[in-house]
Amino acid sequence: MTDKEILGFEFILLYHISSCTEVVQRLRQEFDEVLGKDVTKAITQNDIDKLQYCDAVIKEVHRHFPVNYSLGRVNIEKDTVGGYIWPEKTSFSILYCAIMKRKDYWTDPEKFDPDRFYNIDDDDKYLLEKQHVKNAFAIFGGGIGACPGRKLTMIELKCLLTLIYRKYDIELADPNAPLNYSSTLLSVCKELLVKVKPRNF
Ligand code: HEM
Repeated sequence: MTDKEILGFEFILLYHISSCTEVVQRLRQEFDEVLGKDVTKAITQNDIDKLQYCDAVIKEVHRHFPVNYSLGRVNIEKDTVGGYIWPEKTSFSILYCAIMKRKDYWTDPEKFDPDRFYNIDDDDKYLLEKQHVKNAFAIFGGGIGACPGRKLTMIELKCLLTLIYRKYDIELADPNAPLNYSSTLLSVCKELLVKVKPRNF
């Protein structure tokens, strides 16, 4: 793919997953447990609901690399925010890419670790995540303007990862190359070079 084309969040997801062998192994283990080894078996909604590690991987990639990094809001009446009084109709930009890296909300926030979204109530490691701070994880926005496509997005991304990783081995062409992306209103991957091989069972 060339940098003239826009590559979506799916490629950002592939980049992060392919950078971490343990994540690929655990994803495949979950796919094999939930779906079995028959790669032609159709995926059902029940299967999708059981893919909890896959869910955690998608969320952790979003946390590190939100597609749109801020949310806009306008207040309808005078309000106090951050210790300042703001008149009505002030435009606010909520920089939630920063909220998703706050040290008081996230344990070791710079670390890429899907386990912070996976079975945390059974784990002593992610104490901050256990607080479930409201709006600390707002990749799909919140309130009445929240993204109506959020459930569809999670279903699509889980199906995509299932279809790819059950059948193929994806290897980054250069494991040391940083993600080639651009970020304006939306963050997009500009180019991702990978080697694709049939999965070695
Ligand atoms: C990775 C995928 C996606 C992300 C990260 C995302 C994120 C967002 C965010 C942050 C908002 C603003 C929410 C707010 O202001 O509180 C939004 C709004 C919206 N999204 Fe998504 N979205 C995604 C996929 C989709 C899909 C697949 C659809 C449709 C099928 C969709 C439809 C919409 C619509 C219609 C709105 C405007 C809602 C309104 O203003 O009332 N989105 N999305």
